[in-house]
Amino acid sequence: MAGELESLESCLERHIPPGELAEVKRILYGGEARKLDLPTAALSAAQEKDFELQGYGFEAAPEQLRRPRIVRVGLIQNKIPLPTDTAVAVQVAALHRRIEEMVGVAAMCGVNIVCFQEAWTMPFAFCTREKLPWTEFAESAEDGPTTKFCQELAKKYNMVVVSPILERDELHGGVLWNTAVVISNSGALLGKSRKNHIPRVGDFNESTYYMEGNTGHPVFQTQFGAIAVNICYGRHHPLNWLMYSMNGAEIIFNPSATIGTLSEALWPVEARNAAIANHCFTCPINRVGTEYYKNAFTSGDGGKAHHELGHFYGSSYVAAPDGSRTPGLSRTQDGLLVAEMDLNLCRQVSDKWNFKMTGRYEMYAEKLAEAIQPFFIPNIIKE
Ligand SMILES: NC(=O)NCCC(=O)O
Repeated sequence: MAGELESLESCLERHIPPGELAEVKRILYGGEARKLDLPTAALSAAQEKDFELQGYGFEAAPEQLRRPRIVRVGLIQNKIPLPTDTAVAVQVAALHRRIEEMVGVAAMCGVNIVCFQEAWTMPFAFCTREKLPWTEFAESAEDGPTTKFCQELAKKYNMVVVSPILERDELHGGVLWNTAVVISNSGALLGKSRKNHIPRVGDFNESTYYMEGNTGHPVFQTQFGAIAVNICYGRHHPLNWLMYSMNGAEIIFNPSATIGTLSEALWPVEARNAAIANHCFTCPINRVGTEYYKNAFTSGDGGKAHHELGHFYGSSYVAAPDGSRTPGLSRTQDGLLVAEMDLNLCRQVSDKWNFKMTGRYEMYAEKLAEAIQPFFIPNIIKE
């Protein structure tokens, strides 16, 4: 095969006999997702601006006492448009322009809540372990230029914007955090949610730059539903998802930056399992492309110094509480995934499967409190 595989789905479509394809999709994805009828103008604009546009819908049963709670979310994945050694301000401006055009198309598709990828205003440069110029991409979550830019978008399109950035916290000595800023559709700042789990794996050297988040598991009540943001590596921690769900999240976004050799086999499993286990929708988003750094860096594994972290494989998707999911976006191209969901599905699935009711949280809380003690005695029964 020359180059990267474009997408798993297009490969299945090409090679599975038509008679068996629907059954394969039912087994793999929980059924054939309903394709959304997106406006022709949006499809043409996406084509003209060179990004993939896909739309799918999830159904819920009609209820007698509650009206459907239909919301459209937009997931945006993208490459960095400029080389990593371009001036910082020029790179940020180019990313703002790219996102602005993609959000414009999201608005044409009726998107109510949009989420961008992790650290979307910069290359994912933490692999290098160099501080400059990468730390210069950090901004105030409250009134930095990117938050102001997103507030304008939110107001213009009446859209909630989830903007994951590298945050500089001037209130506390200018320290850095990996933070998602949540902006209401009114343009007001709703708040921020910091990345709880920081990777120490492969070339993901993020712990050199920022600490584990201290904002807990906030849920943001928006006009369109209760949302939360579990940033990237938090995806591997089932309890992290659980705590957002405990606080009432109906949709949990998972803005990420991850590479094929490390995590691609985990990608379709983890967020989808979290949607099932927590009776909510989950939305993992991954960037695309390969980012090149002028100065080579090593991985501490005896291997040669290299200039690239790896191939970011995109494949953003939405998973529903009933275990169904949309196909993924491309592994290589910029894209916008629009998913329409009826949030009533969360309670309907909860009433059916009862994972919250049967959860035995009191038992786990008690035993976890014991297990974290330094002189914990594991409950092992021996002959
Ligand atoms: N950005 C980030 O946390 N990446 C770590 C790798 C992964 O979680 O797949």
